[in-house]
Amino acid sequence: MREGDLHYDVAVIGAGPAGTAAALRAAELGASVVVLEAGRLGGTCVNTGCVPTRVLAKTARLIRDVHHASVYGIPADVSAIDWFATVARVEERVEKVRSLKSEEVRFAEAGIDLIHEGRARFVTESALVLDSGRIITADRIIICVGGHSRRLPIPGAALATVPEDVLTLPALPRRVAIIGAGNTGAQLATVFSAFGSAVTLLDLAPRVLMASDKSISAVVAEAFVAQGITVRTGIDAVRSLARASTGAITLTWSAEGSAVDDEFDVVIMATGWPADVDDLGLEKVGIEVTRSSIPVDQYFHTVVPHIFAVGDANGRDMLVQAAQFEGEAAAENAVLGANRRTPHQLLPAGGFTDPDYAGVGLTEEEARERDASCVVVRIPYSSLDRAVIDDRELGFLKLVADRRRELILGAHAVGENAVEVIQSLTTAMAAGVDVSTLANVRFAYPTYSAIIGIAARALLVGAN
Ligand SMILES: Cc1cc2nc3c(=O)[nH]c(=O)nc-3n(C[C@H](O)[C@H](O)[C@H](O)COP(=O)(O)OP(=O)(O)OC[C@H]3O[C@@H](n4cnc5c(N)ncnc54)[C@H](O)[C@@H]3O)c2cc1C
Ligand SMILES: NC(=O)c1ccc[n+]([C@@H]2O[C@H](COP(=O)([O-])OP(=O)(O)OC[C@H]3O[C@@H](n4cnc5c(N)ncnc54)[C@H](O)[C@@H]3O)[C@@H](O)[C@H]2O)c1
Repeated sequence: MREGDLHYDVAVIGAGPAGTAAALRAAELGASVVVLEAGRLGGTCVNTGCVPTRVLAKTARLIRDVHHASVYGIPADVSAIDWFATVARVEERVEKVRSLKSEEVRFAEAGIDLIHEGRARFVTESALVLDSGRIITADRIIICVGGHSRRLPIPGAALATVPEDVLTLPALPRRVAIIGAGNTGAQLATVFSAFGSAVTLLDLAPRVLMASDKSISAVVAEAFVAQGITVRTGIDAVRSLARASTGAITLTWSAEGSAVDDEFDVVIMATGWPADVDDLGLEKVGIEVTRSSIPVDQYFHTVVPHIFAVGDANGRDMLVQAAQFEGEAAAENAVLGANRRTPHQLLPAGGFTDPDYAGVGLTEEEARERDASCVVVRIPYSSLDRAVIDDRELGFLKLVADRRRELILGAHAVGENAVEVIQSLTTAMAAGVDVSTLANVRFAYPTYSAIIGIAARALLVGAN
């Protein structure tokens, strides 16, 4: 080894939620650990993903509430938002969360070396080179490089804005097209619509939020349309972007065999999230990228057994809660030779649209494919006192149970506080609580979580 080159038990590439969790767990288990981070600590989640998006969602909610305030006798008006003040607020909150997480301090306290010398690349199966030229060798390597937005390979794609760059827009767009109605696109549609932009949401998929239970997609799409968002799902293709003589962007797509074009001030591409592997040197170690991510087995091994890939990099459950779990599990598998794997059925996910949506476990479709006799109940928010009190009657909670009405197989909610409602159900599922026990739980009055008790009791009496 050259002077300055270093050797560790475990090298972690990337300090987002996956890398941070992996490094801390490996160090707890007694390994010598290095973290190699090319950018800002915290990764996508804190810097450009969940945290800024959530602040934007809060801003959108404030606007909606102000619009509704006169019903409560509060004369209020939102004429226009101050885009720069909004961006400044987002940045300020992001900084606050970053300082709360204080990865640097936690790494130092755990005896983990953090090296910020640019991007890491494989040179052999056990050696990485940094932009600085320093070589790091390790017995085990955990790839936690996350991903980035996918720009569609179409003419004029460079004119599009990607979600990570939304806060750099010079002004609030009057007309915005969002390509991709997954979690990212749907949340941005809600935000820009609340901010007063005219929003068009486009997707090849037949419905918004394809990963959610179908009934959730239907409610969210209907709400979008009611809010004035133009929803175009099931289109044939997005063809091109071009600069119009007006300075606007002409977006061309095709639907039902015909070409359609329209002008927008901003076009956002929220069309997927490939792993950040372009310059990782995977070809040097024989790892082939499949469907834009690093293939792993259920214990997060790549084809090279001592190299693991977790978080967004393996393309499985692209969520913070998954990244953290996988990071810890891979560290245990790497250091102890353990066989931990992800409990997919217990990973809740959701988003902050209007109304919010969330789910955990099997969708109704997935459960019926396994057993057509599974039992499903759907309780509308309009039957819940708290939702009526708050004037938030849109939405429902759906519970899916096995045919004996014992186990909850899946839970899906759309409506106020849907994510928190689903979190409570996830806790119950993780604890192995059966339906009859859940039906006997007392819920404080008046709460949104009370809908869980109503749904569990309905399951027992056999609605289907
Ligand atoms: C707009 C948006 C909103 C989101 N909202 C939510 C949400 O509300 N809830 C939720 O659960 N999930 C959300 N997500 C998803 C969530 O952000 C990711 O699942 C999570 O950040 C993945 O963590 P990770 O550690 O795998 O990757 P990342 O957080 O992307 O971290 C990867 C790190 O690796 C570093 N890196 C990359 N390559 C190299 C290299 N070669 N050398 C050194 N360092 C490198 C990067 O700089 C980065 O810091 C959102 C995503 C987006 C885009
Ligand atoms: N609240 C959250 O938990 C949250 C928020 C944002 C992102 N995320 C995660 O981050 C990851 C990336 O999310 P995302 O929404 O950016 O990507 P995604 O892959 O989930 O959705 C991309 C959407 O773009 C559509 N699409 C792809 N190519 C297209 C084309 N040529 N024309 C039109 N539409 C096209 C797809 O059909 C899909 O609906 C996901 O795994 C997501 O779960 C989570």
